[in-house]
Amino acid sequence: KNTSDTFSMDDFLVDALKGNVILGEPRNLACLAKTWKNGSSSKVCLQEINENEGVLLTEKLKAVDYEYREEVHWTKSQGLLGTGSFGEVYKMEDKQTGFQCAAKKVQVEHFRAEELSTCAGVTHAKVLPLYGAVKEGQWVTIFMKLMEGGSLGQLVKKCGYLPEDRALDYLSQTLEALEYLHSHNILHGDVKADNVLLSGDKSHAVLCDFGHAAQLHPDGIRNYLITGDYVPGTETHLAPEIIMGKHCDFKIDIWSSCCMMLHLLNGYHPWIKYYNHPLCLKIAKELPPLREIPPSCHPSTVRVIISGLEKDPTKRASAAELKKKTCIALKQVGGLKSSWSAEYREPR
Ligand SMILES: CN1C=C[C@@](O)(C#Cc2ccnc(-n3nc(C(N)=O)c4cc(F)ccc43)c2)C1=O
Repeated sequence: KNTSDTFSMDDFLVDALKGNVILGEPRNLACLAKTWKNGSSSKVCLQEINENEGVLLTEKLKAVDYEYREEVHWTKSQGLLGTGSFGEVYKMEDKQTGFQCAAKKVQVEHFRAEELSTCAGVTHAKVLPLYGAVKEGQWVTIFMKLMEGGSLGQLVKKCGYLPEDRALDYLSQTLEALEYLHSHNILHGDVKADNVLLSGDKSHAVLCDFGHAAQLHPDGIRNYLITGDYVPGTETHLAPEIIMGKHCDFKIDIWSSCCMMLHLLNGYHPWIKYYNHPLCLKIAKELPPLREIPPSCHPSTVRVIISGLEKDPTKRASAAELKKKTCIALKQVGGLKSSWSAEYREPR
């Protein structure tokens, strides 16, 4: 089990955690989560079906006698909120405390420990807070803060497309999250409107869904994402270097953020209006989709998108640089002025 002859503290701790749900620290959860994927042997023995273990990170979710089971200690009777990468997201309620939050259910065989190890212990105003995770039989349930405003993807669908100032403001908040994650060597891997969640009044945005995240080596040498169990993000938002199987780094999130910007401004994803599937061949071969920038955009908004859609990742702006340009563009267009009462805008 443990290659080195000395037991690391983590191994010892994981042994203590197996079969129990406790109130603990992010580190405890990250260690335990690593045993969930490879622990799932193809045949499911009786013991595994009933197994219940995990770590809750807030006292608002209360395990009882080291257990936290669906319908027994918590219930998802509050309905489906959306579907994330490999999972459905529900509104849930703790039966003992009445506390409500969101819960994403993922089948063990689709679970990646990185979804928890990358965001556990991350505390930032623009990143969705993690409240814990439990494994119950063949399911992993991940608890997180409830965002009453739903996702940016749902908002664009409802509005058609967003006014330029709103789109710039959401891009700026997304880049703030990426600046933080990248400075902690975390690559998000699936930046898109569906993975940006909103506060009730739609003024605050947080980045979510670490199902495609990766902890990159700071030296950047060994970062080839087309290896092992890496699952690429959304095709229309994939950076050319991923498709070409080249060295990948944080810049892939920047490319995706500007694909999201085009989606917010137009009401549809880039590439799909002009190309058929498989899109990835076009993304690798064609020029960046700059012709999809609405002609009505302010020149400084155009400059933001051009800087983020550079095909050469070394020339592409970093999260900090692009955030600065985005804030300048937002000032140039007169700041955040559009109201929400605006009527539906037919996608361009
Ligand atoms: C911290 N953490 C833990 C799990 C995580 O990887 C995720 C996720 C995810 C994916 C897709 N969608 C939602 N999603 N969440 C909510 C919510 N919290 O209210 C939500 C609400 C919707 F209306 C639609 C989708 C939603 C959440 C992650 O980031």
